[in-house]
Amino acid sequence: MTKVVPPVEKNEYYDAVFEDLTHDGAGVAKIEGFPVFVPNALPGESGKIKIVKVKKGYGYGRLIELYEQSPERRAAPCPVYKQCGGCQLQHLSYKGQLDHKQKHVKEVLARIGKVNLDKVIVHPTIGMKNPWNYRNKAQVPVGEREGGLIAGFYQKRTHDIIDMERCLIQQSENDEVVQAVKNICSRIGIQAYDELTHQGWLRHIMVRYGYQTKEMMLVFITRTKDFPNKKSMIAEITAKFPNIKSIVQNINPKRTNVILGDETRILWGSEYIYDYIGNIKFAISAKSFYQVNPEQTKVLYEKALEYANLSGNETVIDAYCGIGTISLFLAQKAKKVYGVEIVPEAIEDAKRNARLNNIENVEFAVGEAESIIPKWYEQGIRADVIVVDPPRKGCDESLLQTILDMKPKKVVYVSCNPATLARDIAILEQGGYEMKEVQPVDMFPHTMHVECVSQIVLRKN
Ligand SMILES: C[S@@+](CC[C@H](N)C(=O)[O-])C[C@H]1O[C@@H](n2cnc3c(N)ncnc32)[C@H](O)[C@@H]1O
Repeated sequence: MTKVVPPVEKNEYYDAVFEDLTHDGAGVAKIEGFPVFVPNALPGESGKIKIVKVKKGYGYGRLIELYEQSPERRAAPCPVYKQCGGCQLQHLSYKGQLDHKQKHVKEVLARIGKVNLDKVIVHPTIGMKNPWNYRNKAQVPVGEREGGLIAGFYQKRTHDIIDMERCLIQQSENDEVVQAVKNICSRIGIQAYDELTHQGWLRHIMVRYGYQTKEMMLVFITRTKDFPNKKSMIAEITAKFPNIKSIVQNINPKRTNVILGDETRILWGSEYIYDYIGNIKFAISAKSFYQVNPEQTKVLYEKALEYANLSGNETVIDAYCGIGTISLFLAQKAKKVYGVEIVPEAIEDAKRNARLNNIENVEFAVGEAESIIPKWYEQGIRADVIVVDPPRKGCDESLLQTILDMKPKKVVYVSCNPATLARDIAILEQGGYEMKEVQPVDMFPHTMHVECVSQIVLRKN
C-alpha cells in the first residue's frame, strides 16, 4: 500500500479558508482536501495559519492572521472564555450560533442518516430571548492557591482550576452562593481536596436553583464525613441567602473523577427543593437528574407534546424517562403512560413526582429500555406513541427492533446528539417509518451542543 503524504507540514504557514466548525468549536479548513482544525476561526473567514500538529487524516493549526472576518464574529464577553473549557461559541453572534446548529443537524442527518432533506423539514433552531444566566445548577471543583480556596471550572483539557467569580451562563444566584461558601471556608481554614495526594476535605460545591420557585439547594461534596464548624457555617450561609431551603453533604471518599459519592446526608432544611416545568411540580434532590436549562426544557417538552399529537385515548411509552419529566408532561393528554429508566433513584423520584401532582395514569419501571419494553410487548402492551430520549450514544439497536415490531403510529425522538439520531433514523426508515420534522432547540447557548426533537411516523402502505 502506498503511504499517503499529508499536504501540510508542521511549523509551516498556509493560507486557509474556513468552512465549518468541529465538535469543540474550532474552525475547519481544507488544505488540498486535508482537514485542518484551527481554534478561534469561524466559517466564512480566511486567514494565515501555522500547522502545529499533523496526524494521519487531519491536522491542527494556529490562527496567525485573519484576512477576512465573519460578520458574525463577536468579542466574547466572558473574561476567561479563552482558558475555560465550558463555552465554545461566545466569539460567534447568537444568531450565528443558532444558524450553525440548524446547518449542522441538516448536514449530519443527510450524511449519516441518508435523510432526504427535500422531504424532511429541519426547522430553524429555537433560541432563547436572553441566552445568558440559564444554568440552574453550578457544580464547581475546589482547589487552593496561596492558602485560600479557589473554585471555578477546569481549564481546557486539564484539571487546573480557573478561579471564577462569575460564570455568564450560570444563574447569578448560584455564583453568589459559591463565592460566599468559598470565602467562608477560606476564612475558617478549610482544606480543599487534592486529587494527587487524595488529602484535604472539600471536593466540589454544588448549587441548584428552582427557576420558578427561586428555592436553592447547597451541596458540600467532601472526602470525609466530618463537618468542621458546621453550626456557625450553616448559620452564616442561611442568614445571607434566605432562598436556600436545603443544605446537604455528599461524601465521596474515592479516588475518582465522578463527582458525587454514594452517601448523602441532610445538614439543614429539606431533602428537596421544588421547581415547575409548565404546570408540573418536581421535587429535586441532590442526586436527581434535572435538565439544566429550565426555560428551554419547557420549549422542548411542548414540542414533544405537539409531535405526539395526543387526543387523550393513547397509550404512550417514555423510554429513558429520567425522573419522569416527559412522562408526566404527556400523561395529562394521554390515557396511560409507561416510563422506563435505568437509574433506580430516578424512578423513585418519578413515582414521587407523579404523586406530588396527583397523576395516576403513569407506571414506571427500573431497567434497560431495551430489556423492559420487549417484556411489555410480550405482555400485550401496545403503544400508540413511543417517546425516546436516550443519552448521547443513542438507542440500543434491539430497542429500535422492538419499536419496529410494536409499530406505534408515532415515534417522538428527543436527542442530544444529532449523529446518533441520524444513525437510528436510518434503521427506523428501513423498517417502515418516515421522519417528518426536526426541531432543533438551543438548550445550551454558547456551547456546541444542540438538542433536537423529531416527529417520525409509521408509513401508510
Ligand atoms: C437524556 S436523559 C433523559 C431524561 C429525561 N427524559 C429528561 O428529559 O429529564 C437520558 C436518560 O436515560 C437513562 N438511561 C441510560 N441508558 C439507559 C437504558 N439503557 N435504558 C433506560 N434508561 C437509560 C439515563 O439514566 C438518563 O436518565
